[in-house]
Amino acid sequence: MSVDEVGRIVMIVPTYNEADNLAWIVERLRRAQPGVDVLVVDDGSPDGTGHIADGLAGADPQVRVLHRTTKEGLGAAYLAGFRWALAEGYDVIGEMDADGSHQPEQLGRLIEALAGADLVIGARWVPGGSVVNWPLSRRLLSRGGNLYVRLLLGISVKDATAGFRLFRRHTLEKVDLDLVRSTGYVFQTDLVARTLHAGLTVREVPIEFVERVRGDSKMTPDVASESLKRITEWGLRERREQARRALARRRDRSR
Ligand SMILES: Nc1nc2c(ncn2[C@@H]2O[C@H](COP(=O)(O)OP(=O)(O)O[C@H]3O[C@H](CO)[C@@H](O)[C@H](O)[C@@H]3O)[C@@H](O)[C@H]2O)c(=O)[nH]1
Repeated sequence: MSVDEVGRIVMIVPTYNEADNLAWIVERLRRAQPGVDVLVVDDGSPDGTGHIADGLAGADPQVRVLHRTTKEGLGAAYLAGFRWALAEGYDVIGEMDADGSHQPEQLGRLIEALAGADLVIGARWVPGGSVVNWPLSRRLLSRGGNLYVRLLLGISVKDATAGFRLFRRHTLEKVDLDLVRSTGYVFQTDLVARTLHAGLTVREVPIEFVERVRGDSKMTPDVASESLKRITEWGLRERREQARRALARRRDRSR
């Protein structure tokens, strides 16, 4: 599928202290996919990222900026971006990091994969996918986290924590965004689980993820522990639900 076939696309780029990366990544994205719009969602970065975003938006009408006053996490920033993009009438709403980990030159692969998919994920942990320059500890955290997600939530998606993705508009409309409570990176897994629960199709395409060379990751122990806590809660709730359904079926049969 090409950009012309899928309709209007916007890539949401959340930023917190990405002054050294933002112009570089937005320019790459605009060059790689001239038909795709960009929304930067900045949480009042103290390093002036918001001013840089305003400069980019002033020079290019296809770049827009949403300024938020406080840092409330990746999930909260994306929720604000999704609501803006839905109100603006976009057909496809995407996610991408600002630090160059997600390569705009690979976005075309995700757009092509929208044929027959409601959510496309640029995945690291599928055949053909890769990660460049991550230490072993971060690889283990990501692979272990994804394994935990698959086991607890009973889903087959291999890279549910990945943040390079495209949602079709109807997917975000069907997933009730008002019910989403995840604020940190677990938001990514939350949205995959909700998409599958809604009976929609998730497709993974391999990407090469490159660790940032400028600035710092915003991954903290709090972000990791929110992920662990929420995935465990959802997994246990799902198990209880399955047990309740099995009991109800047994009762029905014995009547
Ligand atoms: N607005 C806003 N942006 C944020 C916040 N926290 C992080 N970001 C932005 O979100 C992007 C990703 O943050 P990083 O801190 O660079 O993430 P990473 O460690 O490389 O993250 C990897 O793991 C995440 C969780 O699985 C993935 O979501 C991400 O795609 C990537 O694979 C960056 O553009 C960063 O500025 C926040 O509270 N507010």
